[in-house]
Amino acid sequence: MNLAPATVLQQGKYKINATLGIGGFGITYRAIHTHLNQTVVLKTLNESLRQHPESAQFQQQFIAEAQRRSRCQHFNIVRVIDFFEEAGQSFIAMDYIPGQTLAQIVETDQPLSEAQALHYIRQIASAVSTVHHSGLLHGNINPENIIRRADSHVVMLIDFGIARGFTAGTKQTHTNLLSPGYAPLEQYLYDGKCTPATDIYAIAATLYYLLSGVAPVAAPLRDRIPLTELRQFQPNLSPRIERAILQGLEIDPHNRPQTVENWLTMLQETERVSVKRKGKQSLRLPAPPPPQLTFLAFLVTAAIAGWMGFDLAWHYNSTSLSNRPKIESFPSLEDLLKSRDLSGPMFGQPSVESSPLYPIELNKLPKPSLDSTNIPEQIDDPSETSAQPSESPSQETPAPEPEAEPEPSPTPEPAEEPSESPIPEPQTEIEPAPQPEAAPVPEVAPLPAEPPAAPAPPAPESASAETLPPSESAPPVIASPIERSPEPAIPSSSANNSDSSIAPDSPPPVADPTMPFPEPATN
Ligand SMILES: Nc1ncnc2c1ncn2[C@@H]1O[C@H](COP(=O)(O)OP(=O)(O)OP(=O)(O)O)[C@@H](O)[C@H]1O
Repeated sequence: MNLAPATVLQQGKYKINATLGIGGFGITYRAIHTHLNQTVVLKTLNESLRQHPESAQFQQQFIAEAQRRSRCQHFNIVRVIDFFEEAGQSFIAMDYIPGQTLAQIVETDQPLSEAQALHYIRQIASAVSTVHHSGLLHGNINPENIIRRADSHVVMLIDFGIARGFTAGTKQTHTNLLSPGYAPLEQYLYDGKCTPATDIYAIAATLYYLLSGVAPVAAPLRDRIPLTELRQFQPNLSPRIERAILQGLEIDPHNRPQTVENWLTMLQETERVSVKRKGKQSLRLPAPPPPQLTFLAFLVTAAIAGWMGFDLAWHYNSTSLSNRPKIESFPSLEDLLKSRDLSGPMFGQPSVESSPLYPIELNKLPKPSLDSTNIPEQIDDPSETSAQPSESPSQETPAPEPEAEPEPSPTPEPAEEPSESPIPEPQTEIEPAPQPEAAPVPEVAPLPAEPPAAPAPPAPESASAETLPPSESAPPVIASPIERSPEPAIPSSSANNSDSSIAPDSPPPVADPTMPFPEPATN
């Protein structure tokens, strides 16, 4: 008999909210964990199994299932948080997962894209792998037993109704619990031996459904009714994905991949190929600029560098000539230079802006001496320092070797605060500049440019927000082919588990939390 809403269990610890479903194995309730004020799911054997002559055996299986399920901890497997017996019934309490089943999503939104379907199926495959590594078979994987969490792209395997051990090769006995289209032939046979390949069939069938919107033909009928080609639903489907699905859907279990890892590898190979293809395409995209453009860029850069040097020279001369009457007309640089004593270095302290002048104007001049006794007049001329107190001292302090310059400067030394100054120290850029003869224009032009970036580390073969990280016991995970980057990110694992905080944390996430898909509808 069904428990009515508001029924309390465990002395008020749980309060039934609603019946979520009655299946061939159990009844599922939504309830409130009153102590924690958390929504949970309670599952118990259904009435028919409780009245069954072998009900004691079913009860034992149910308890064993609860114990096994609690061993299967995985980010994409719903957590079992409690087990109790009341009024002769056994109950499993688990996290409530708000969201929609994949069946509901496909029914309302049509088949999924290849990338999206793969993203979901990889999470499930990883979860099933953990089930297998725990010595269990799931036995009932299908789109109705997978819930996509609301507001995320995380999918959860919820139903373990007929999960069982497979160590000795489980024999299927309850064909009424099967999901047509997702159950392989061995599950229909009374003495059919179930192995991990049984679940692989169901995973491949689920992927087939996600991509097509229809379940594969039920296994017992496939000798008469062929599978509809997936390309009819997805014309651009990767051939290898199709191959992986068909291989997983082989009628003879020996012809399927024997482990989830093997099947995942087939998908991964597909992704590697598609990543390589995309990589080749993207390599073609940034074609080198045409020679005219390069020349134009050189001209512009040279003009900017020349202007900067000219501007600096103008500043320099206007400071040193501050006693002269105001210049009416714009003097040429040549005039300015002629009017100055050029025996000393042109600039007190080399800077990015000063260097372009060397090859232009100083080629004919004696090489500037680095001797500190040859310091030009600016520093000795009090009128200059007082006349332009706000000028940057870096241009007025004659320090041929700035690294060794102990003179205090009102401007913080860049070297002392490297983290605050994204611009590299000019000294390192300028050091070769005091050799004017060896500084042809083309070498000076790049100075205004940004410092050379550190060499980027080699990109991983399947770099992406889409990479499926490994779980503790999960198989090698695979990279995602999804590359639509500007999409919303999936919440982190901790955030995803925030709706249930009763049991300890689940293992680390295996799903990439930065999946770029359109935001799913909130339930
Ligand atoms: N942890 C959960 N969080 C949210 N909804 C759930 C959860 N578990 C099951 N449901 C929902 O409850 C309903 C019944 O699900 P469930 O798969 O447990 O039972 P069933 O398939 O009806 O029966 P059986 O277990 O015998 O196959 C479904 O709509 C399912 O989406």
